[in-house]
Amino acid sequence: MKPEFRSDIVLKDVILIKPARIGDARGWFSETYNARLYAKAGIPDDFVQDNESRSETMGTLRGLHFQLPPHAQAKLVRCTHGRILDVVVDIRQGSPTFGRHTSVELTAENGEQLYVPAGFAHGFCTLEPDCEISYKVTAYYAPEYDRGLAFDDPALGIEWPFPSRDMVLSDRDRRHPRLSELGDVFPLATAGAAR
Ligand SMILES: Cc1cn([C@H]2C[C@H](O)[C@@H](COP(=O)(O)OP(=O)(O)O[C@H]3O[C@H](C)C(=O)[C@H](O)[C@H]3O)O2)c(=O)[nH]c1=O
Repeated sequence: MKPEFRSDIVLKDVILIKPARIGDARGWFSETYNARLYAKAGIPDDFVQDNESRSETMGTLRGLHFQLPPHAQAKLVRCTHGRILDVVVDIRQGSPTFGRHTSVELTAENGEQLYVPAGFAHGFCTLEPDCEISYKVTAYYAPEYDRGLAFDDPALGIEWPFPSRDMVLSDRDRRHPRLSELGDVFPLATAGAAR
């Protein structure tokens, strides 16, 4: 059984993946990443680092984050416990969808994954307590290149599931610049080139 890949979810280059689950009397087995199949589906990236995070309170928001070139990261995100609303914003100058976002519910139950190309800000809000995500990235963590975008920037029009005042965020995530203040961080030509 092969994974299903969908790239018709509003933003070009963002891909939703549904890995196959092979069930039997014990439960199920799933290949959660396969370099050959993902490359054929438009995800040729070499992932160099795997991350996991756990958020204990429903309504925790992490993001919207990105690393600047030359340490920009593409990400392959999945929820391994609970349910999250995963959000990506196109911040590539010159992109026809610059400033637009797409939101996808990723759950441990559905096993779906979101491929976030370099040049997108990424974040999520947890939809229940004790959520965990696991994600692959194509560039090593570079804190001096780690940046953020204001999750509640009205220009983005992201409909988060909880009021901002009720959400749990790091102090840093409450202080990111708005899209209009970001500057030319991702000229379209460089977005895919970084590592
Ligand atoms: C991202 C990262 C962080 N850290 C350290 C830095 C801090 O001491 C601690 C927590 O970092 P931070 O608050 O940036 O973690 P998140 O808010 O979950 O950040 C992530 O949230 C959104 C959803 C993303 O898409 C990014 O991958 C990433 O920025 O882990 C590391 O040691 N390595 C890393 O790769």
